[in-house]
Amino acid sequence: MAPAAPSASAVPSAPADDPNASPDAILVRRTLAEIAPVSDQVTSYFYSLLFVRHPDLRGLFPVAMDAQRDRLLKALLTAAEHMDSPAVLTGYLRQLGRGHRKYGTQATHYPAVGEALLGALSRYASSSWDDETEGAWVRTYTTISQIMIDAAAENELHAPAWWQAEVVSHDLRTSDIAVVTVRPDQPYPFVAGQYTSLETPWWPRVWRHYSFASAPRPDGLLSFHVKAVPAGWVSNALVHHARPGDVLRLGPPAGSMTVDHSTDNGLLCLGGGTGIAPIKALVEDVAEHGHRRPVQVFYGARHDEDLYDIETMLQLQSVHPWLAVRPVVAEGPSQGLTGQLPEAVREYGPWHEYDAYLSGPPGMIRSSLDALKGAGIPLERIRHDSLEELVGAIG
Ligand SMILES: NC(=O)C1=CN([C@@H]2O[C@H](COP(=O)(O)OP(=O)(O)OC[C@H]3O[C@@H](n4cnc5c(N)ncnc54)[C@H](O)[C@@H]3O)[C@@H](O)[C@H]2O)C=CC1
Repeated sequence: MAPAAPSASAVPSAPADDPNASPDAILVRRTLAEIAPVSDQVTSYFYSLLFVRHPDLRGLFPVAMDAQRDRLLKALLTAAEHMDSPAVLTGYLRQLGRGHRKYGTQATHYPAVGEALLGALSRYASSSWDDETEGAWVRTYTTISQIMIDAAAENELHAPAWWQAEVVSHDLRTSDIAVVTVRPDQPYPFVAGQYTSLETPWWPRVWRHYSFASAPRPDGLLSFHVKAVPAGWVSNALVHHARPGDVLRLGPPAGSMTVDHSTDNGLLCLGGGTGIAPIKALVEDVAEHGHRRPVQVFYGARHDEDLYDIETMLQLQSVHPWLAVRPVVAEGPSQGLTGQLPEAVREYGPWHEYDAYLSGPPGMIRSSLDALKGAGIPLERIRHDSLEELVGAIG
């Protein structure tokens, strides 16, 4: 199985006393250790410097930045921490560079960001900051920004910075979950199991991640399952305001929770809540590939009535003999199993000839990872979107 494209949270923290660390990495990590206890102040100061010195860049960020204000800085710091592992980081940075095209980011903006980064670090890591450390950060940031700039330039040759997509149907399945289907203005290539970033006209420059709820379709339409979460600007707009005719913007596809077609292993899929969306896409993907493998889906919800897509999943089961779908309900009377997803999965199996695909709330992913490792599925055969991406999806 190909390694998952790393995200900031998928990359483990670099060990502080790594004997193989390069001289630059040692200095960079020393700065990071010093700013860790004051990361909020560093973040505020970084953006203040950026916007005061370059007011023209303010327009690239959302008006209210609370929800996502430290994503850029966090991504840069994570990348810097791991610059000694370029093989792991290049994929992450290339995706970051491509993804920044939708914000209107230009190659010429990177020096301004670098300047603000060094300004914030030198102020808050003042006891360890010296010329050598500054040199290490300049080299590190130059490498990071060049990978992002190159990836964006390459991507520009064959893909738009974003897609306009018109809502063609809006199906309110429960009081707070809608299935929204859109028609992009140009072909949108993606692979089942991936996700996109989505912006609504009501909250300009506020982007949220949603998985494609179907494998690529001949008519080119894309569907998303959206749950309105408390104080979630984008999700509430999509569930309660969006109507056919509204036009959204989509960023490029991302994510590596895709079916590995080079193996015959079965697929064990755990979908919790709206996390069932990419699982449905994976099932359709297996159906479209001639060689059928056993696919076992455990579909979790808090209550029976929250299983908003169970009809679709059972319909797929009725036409595909290789597919088993089991609803698992945490509380109350149930048409299926009762309890949490990891417990339900433990009661079935054996699973050592299966690859696992996990999609749902971060707590579910964490507990399922433990259960599946315990059931004999090695970590490299368990795929899930990074927990950071999931957190970025909320709202
Ligand atoms: N909409 C989409 O395209 C996608 C959404 N997601 C994520 O899926 C989540 C869906 O949220 P909701 O529908 O509100 O789900 P939910 O909170 O109603 O929970 C769904 C299932 O997960 C279980 N669960 C929750 N916390 C758990 C824990 N700590 N341990 C074990 N099981 C746990 C619940 O019992 C239930 O079976 C969100 O976090 C979203 O970001 C993930 C991928 C795609």
